[in-house]
Amino acid sequence: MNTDNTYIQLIEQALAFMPGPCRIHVGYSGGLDSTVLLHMLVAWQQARPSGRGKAQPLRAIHVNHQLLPQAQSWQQHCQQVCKQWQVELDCLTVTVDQGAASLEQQARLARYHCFDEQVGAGEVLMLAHHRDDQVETLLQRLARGSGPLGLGAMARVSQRRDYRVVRPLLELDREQLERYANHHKLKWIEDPSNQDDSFERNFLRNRILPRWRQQHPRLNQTLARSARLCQESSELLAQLAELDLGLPRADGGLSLSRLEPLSSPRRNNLLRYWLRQQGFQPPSEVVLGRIEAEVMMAAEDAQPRVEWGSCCVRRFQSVLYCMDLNLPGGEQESIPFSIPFEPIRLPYGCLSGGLGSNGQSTPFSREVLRQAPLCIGFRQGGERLTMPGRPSKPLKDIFQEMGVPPWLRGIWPIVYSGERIAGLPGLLVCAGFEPHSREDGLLLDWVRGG
Ligand SMILES: Nc1ncnc2c1ncn2[C@@H]1O[C@H](COP(=O)(O)OP(=O)(O)OP(=O)(O)O)[C@@H](O)[C@H]1O
Repeated sequence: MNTDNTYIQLIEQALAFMPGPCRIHVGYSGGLDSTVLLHMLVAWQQARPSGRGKAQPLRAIHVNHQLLPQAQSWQQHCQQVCKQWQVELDCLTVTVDQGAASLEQQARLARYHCFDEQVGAGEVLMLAHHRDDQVETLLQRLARGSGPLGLGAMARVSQRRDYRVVRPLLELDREQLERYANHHKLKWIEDPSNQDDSFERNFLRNRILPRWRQQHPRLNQTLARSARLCQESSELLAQLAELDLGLPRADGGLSLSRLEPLSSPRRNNLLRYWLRQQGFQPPSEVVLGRIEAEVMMAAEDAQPRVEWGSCCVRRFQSVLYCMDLNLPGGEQESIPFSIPFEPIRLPYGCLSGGLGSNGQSTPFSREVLRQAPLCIGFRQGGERLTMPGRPSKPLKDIFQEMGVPPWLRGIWPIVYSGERIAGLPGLLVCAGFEPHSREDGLLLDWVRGG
């Protein structure tokens, strides 16, 4: 398969961040953009017989949303193309909630859910977004009043969960992709919903942008530059927030002492950053104002809370906490079961083994933990713990002494090794479970936004 060297370089550049070979998955809808991307990747692999690409084969993923009668024939088209190009293909069928407000958004969620399940840790997912997509995203976000983070639109390389999303075509216009496809006589499917101007993106693409480009031929380049500048600004804002946040607290809280000395914009920046770090949707300006007026300024003994969507910010003493009310423990404030140890998502983070999210946690002994089945339980009442070199104490008193907010006490995971309590992740390790050496240490810790 022959292709221009410029396109091979485009793929090389997009993967320059990778230290070595890694499996590459491609989101392949069968449309023009992803057909071009897949074709370029196959050509790139062939041009680099001993390079990164060859070491790990390509794998295309086609998500069948079952939304249109043509869905099955699109899937067959993808199967034929991949057979011809000798690319491994997996077709995954999803059921999109058709009663939902935005079908487009539901289809996207279902698609990303598939990708999350299919792409392994440290691997790469390639998507075929191009410069026209970037411009449309920027304009849609502008219309929603987004700040620099949203206006940064899509990055060429971004992190999603434990894998990277790479968009090698982001610097190319749709017109260039069409020329490429025609030159190589590629076949692709046309989605009739792209003509439906009731979708905002199609309205911009079909009605607004073509006319605007007549007046402003470099519109794509200039708007894409604005997106890149916004990406830079939001990167700087994140760095500033990281400095302002300091060492993260084990319980995910944000001390008022970190917020109070800051100017109002800097305080808002820190609040947004802190919430994003924990996987929460950014609050609107109005909600931020309410957090400041109702939660931060409340009296010491008040129990203020501000909610938006399923998120809730509360305060205990002089620390702010954020929770997801939809997750177990988010509303009922206790979890009445014990579960085998595995990563679990709780309202204020995801408990995970071996990954330290902050430097304050105390490690457990791997060797001792291996001696009995590990399990996570939640407070039922009456538990006692023995910390190294101290007499045993009721768990209730320990929570109080350590300043754990009352609503977190019923949902703070307790690590059980058989019948014995080994410790409280992020807070303490019990006597007999301390590691003998650095290598023996295992962090059971909170991963924010996991
Ligand atoms: N049905 C599909 N199966 C596999 N990959 C897909 C599918 N639809 C889209 N993709 C991948 O996602 C990329 C973006 O597609 P599209 O522009 O339709 O997405 P979108 O709905 O705007 O959502 P987002 O931009 O958030 O991905 C495509 O270029 C392709 O790589």
